[in-house]
Amino acid sequence: EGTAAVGEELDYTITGIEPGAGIMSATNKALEEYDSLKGWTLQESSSAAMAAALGKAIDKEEPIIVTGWTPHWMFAKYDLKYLEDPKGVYGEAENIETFVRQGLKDDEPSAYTVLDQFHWTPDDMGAVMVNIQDGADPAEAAAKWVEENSDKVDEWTKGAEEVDGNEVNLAYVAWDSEIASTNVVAKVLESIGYKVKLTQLDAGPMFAAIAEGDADAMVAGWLPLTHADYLDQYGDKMERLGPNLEGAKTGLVVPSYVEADSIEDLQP
Ligand SMILES: C[SH](C)CC(=O)O
Repeated sequence: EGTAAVGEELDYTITGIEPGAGIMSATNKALEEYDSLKGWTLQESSSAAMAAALGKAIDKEEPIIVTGWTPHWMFAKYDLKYLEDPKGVYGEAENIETFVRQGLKDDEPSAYTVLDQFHWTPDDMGAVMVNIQDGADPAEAAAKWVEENSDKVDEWTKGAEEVDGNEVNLAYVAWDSEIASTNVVAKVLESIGYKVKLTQLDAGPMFAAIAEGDADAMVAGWLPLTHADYLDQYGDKMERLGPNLEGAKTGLVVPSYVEADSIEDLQP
């Protein structure tokens, strides 16, 4: 059907994720900036609910528009495309960055060393995510990847002294990408003797927890665009260790059978 029908069939609704996610504020900006999205609404839900809605629509070959990102297992599982974003609301390539609480370097130098050296590729992250999506427990999928990639893990732990049960608290948001990365970092810290606690939070509370020292580290900072507001708000109270993954991306994603190719092809 024509792109006009897409909006009608979707009741002019974009399927989103958790309200605090940066991609949600980017999409609210898109709703304002694109005439083709006049009158459209963004449905708040969760990453898991968005993925379930995507799968259901694809099973019935129905149209759907979701707030999507790369790396994500959905691109391995389904034939999807990003809608072009001529106004650049979603920015260009994003990095996922590591942040630690101030003082961690003195308190836990070994954990700091690992977190500072942690760096992997979208394919590495994708392998863990797909394993989890295929039913593996996140900690198991992480342990398997760590075992199979000791060369990379050795680079991350180089120079980090073993510890004896020291505790580290990693904050994260239940985005599929960060469930994978946080569990891998936890396994690597455990391999040098740390007792690791994982604390699941929404995006804002995750940044706040690091800034206030309630959590030690997170590997979930999407920048330069997606989490720019959180960086403005909390950046001076955290230590920014830089990218742990490059070549990430966010935007509006549709099954390839949806006729629209650009956000501007949609109709109000
Ligand atoms: C993994 S999502 C693109 C991150 C966010 O939108 O805050």
